Order: sequence, then structure tokens, then C-alpha cells
Amino acid sequence: MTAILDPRDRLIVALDVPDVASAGAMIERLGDSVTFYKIGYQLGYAGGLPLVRKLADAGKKVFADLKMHDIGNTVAKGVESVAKLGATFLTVHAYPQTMQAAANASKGSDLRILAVTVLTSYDNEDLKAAGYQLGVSDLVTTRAQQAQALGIDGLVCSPEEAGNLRKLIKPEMVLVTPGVRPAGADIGDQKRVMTPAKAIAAGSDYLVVGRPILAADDPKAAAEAIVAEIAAAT
Ligand SMILES: O=C(O)c1cc(=O)[nH]c(=O)n1[C@@H]1O[C@H](COP(=O)(O)O)[C@@H](O)[C@H]1O
Repeated sequence: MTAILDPRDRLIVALDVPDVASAGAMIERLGDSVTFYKIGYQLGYAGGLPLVRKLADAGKKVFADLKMHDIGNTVAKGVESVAKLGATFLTVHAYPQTMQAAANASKGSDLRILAVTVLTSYDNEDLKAAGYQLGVSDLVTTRAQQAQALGIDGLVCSPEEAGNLRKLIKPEMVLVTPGVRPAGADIGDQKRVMTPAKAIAAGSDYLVVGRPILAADDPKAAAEAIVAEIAAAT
């Protein structure tokens, strides 16, 4: 999977901004440095979903990060709706019923389903508090195996798990890793993080980066620096 990707196309910028106008301004500033955007809760719930089509028509790729999780019928219908928006990726939480419904509903469309294994803001203590007996590493592995068996296209995990998963899953499955921080950058609420170079070396196909780019004085320079780091590590 990674062999055919240009380093620039492996950076996905999370458009975590409050409204469509801010998104437009950020896209303008980033210009040609970014080819792949993610639209999640903040922008999506603020009227940003039509941007998926707009960006796709402008030649960009879009990751609809809606992290679906509901009864199977509702997930399937939601996936069918998102498939019409022109997104490349859509996230669902890695629960078997949810993944099965999403995998079936996306068949025949260009939309690829990513299963979110364990959120990168979670550590073993957080999982315990949420009632899980497995730690991060084991739960990510279990969910990755279930996702593969159910025909899911890719996984969202932290770069910390990418190395193990790369050995475990078939090469066609993509590994998409948030929890990426250039050296010295503020970690914020992320708990399982790596630098861009280390994430690529570990086996990530795509890096998702938000705040280190959005909050930079020069977001375009910050994006270019990450692309350069990806290129150097490839
Ligand atoms: O699905 C995601 O994209 C996601 C999964 C996950 O486990 N952790 C995670 O941070 N994300 C998203 O990745 C982005 C990371 O943003 P920053 O922490 O600002 O770089 C956010 O938009 C999160 O919603």
C-alpha cells in the first residue's frame, strides 16, 4: 500500500475548525501542500459535510470521520448516505455488528471503511475505567483481527500499534494513525503518540494531524515539514 503513495498524499489534515468559513480560510492557506483532509465532529456538525463534495470536486481526498456506532440498520443507512458524498474514507467504531453493517453497506461504492480500534487518547487505565479487561495492545489486536475477518478496508490506531498490526493484517488493509506529533509539539489530550518519521517507519500508511498544523503560526510550513519528514522516512 505505502509503496504507491506520494509522501504528500500520506498526510491527512484534520480540519478541526469551528465553521465552514474557517475551513475555507485554512484550506486556502494550506494550498497545494495538502491533498487529503479529514472532516470530523466539529466541522461536520457545523454545516461542513457539503465540503466533502466540494473538496472532492477540487481534486482533494476527504476522510469523513463520523465514527459511526449504532444498531446495524442505522449504520448501514448512514454509510449509504456518506457513500454519496464523495468521501474516500469513513470511520466506524470497531464493534463487530457495526463493522459488519458498514462493510456490507459500502460494497459497490468507492467509500472505504476504517475501523477505529482504540482511541489514541486512551491508555490501559482508561480502558479499565470503561469496563474493558483487555489492555490497549490486546484490544487493538482483537479488533484488528475482527475487522479483517469482516472485510473492513483499514484501521485507525496509534503509531505505537502500527508495527504489530502491519505483521498481522493483509497488506491491502490501510493503517491510518492519528496521535502524531512532531518532536517537541504539544501532545494535548493524546496519550499514544509518535513523531511523523517514527510513525512511517512503524508501518503507518497515512498520518492524521490536526492541532500541530492548525495552531501553527505558519500552517503551510508546518504541513510541508511533516511531508518532508514522511519523505525522509520512506
Ligand atoms: O478517527 C480519528 O481520526 C481519530 C482516532 C483516534 O483514535 N484519535 C484521534 O485523535 N482521531 C482524530 O485525529 C485528529 C487528531 O488531531 P490532533 O490531536 O489535533 O492532531 C482528531 O481530529 C481526532 O478526532
